[in-house]
Amino acid sequence: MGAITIPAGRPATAHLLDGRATARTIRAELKERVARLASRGVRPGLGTVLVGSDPGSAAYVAGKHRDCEQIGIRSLRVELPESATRADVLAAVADLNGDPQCTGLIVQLPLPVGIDRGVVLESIDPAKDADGLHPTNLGRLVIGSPGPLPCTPRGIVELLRQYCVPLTGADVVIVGCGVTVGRPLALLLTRHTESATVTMCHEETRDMSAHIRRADIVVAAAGAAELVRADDVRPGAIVLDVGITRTEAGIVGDVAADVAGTAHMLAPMPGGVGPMTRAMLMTNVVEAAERSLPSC
Ligand SMILES: Nc1nc2c(c(=O)[nH]1)N[C@@H](CN(C=O)c1ccc(C(=O)N[C@@H](CCC(=O)O)C(=O)O)cc1)CN2
Repeated sequence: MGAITIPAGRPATAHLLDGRATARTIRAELKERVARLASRGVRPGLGTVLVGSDPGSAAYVAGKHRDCEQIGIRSLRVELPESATRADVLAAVADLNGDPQCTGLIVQLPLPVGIDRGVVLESIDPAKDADGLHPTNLGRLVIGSPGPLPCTPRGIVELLRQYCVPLTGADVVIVGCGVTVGRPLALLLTRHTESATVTMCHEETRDMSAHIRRADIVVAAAGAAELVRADDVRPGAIVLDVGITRTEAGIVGDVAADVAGTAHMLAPMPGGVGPMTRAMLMTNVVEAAERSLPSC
């Protein structure tokens, strides 16, 4: 794909990629699928493990359980104190792995300093991995086998599809190489079904602005407040803000406000990718329950 054509009369403010509305539609569909599962005697259940008292993480986990309640998914919540050891976390995961009422589970990230994220993610039963972050499922993504997909990357791709954004051959620049967003997103976008051309930028990238400026699509997921500015973005580009920085004044994304005057489409923070992350978690849980049926 060449540069995205800028329609005549492009508004001074970018079109909204509305994650809240899209997620609402997805939740309504999932509710019907859960009702169909119930008629076949299956009730999906999401287990969450929250370690410590980070208010952001607590809010995200609470949101996940609100979604479960609305859709009809059973909720199993485990909360451990900041002082929990690696053994405590592994024991909580083992309990959920062995609980037949728990059909999907997640460990909320980040974990407190000193608890090895990799060890904890590997301890999740890959068949119950609702986040798609177990190495087996990330490996499946690499080799193109079916499996749960990481929620934020899947949410980004679904949001772009919803707004008919062409991905084949599109130049996508991902800012940030984290495990939950940047790295798996590059894998998703380079599948044959998406076929985008992906550049990943990080702290050591030379002249990041030059990379961003030639992108058709920019995904800002570095967790660095207002890192991407209007001058960095090609007029007509599509920009998705994924980063969240908490300040005394409130939450700030990775994309500065002035980008709305340059981009053709913008997934804002809040209201863009975040709600899609939650919707994709629910989708992963429902899909896993559907896969457990003999013929579905
Ligand atoms: N085990 C996981 N941990 C984390 C993940 C993940 O996918 N799995 N992603 C993030 C946190 N996260 C979900 O867990 C998440 C982040 C943000 C949102 C969201 O809806 N954000 C709002 C605004 C933010 C706010 O009000 O605080 C929005 O963008 O509209 C949902 C889920 C890291 N950890």
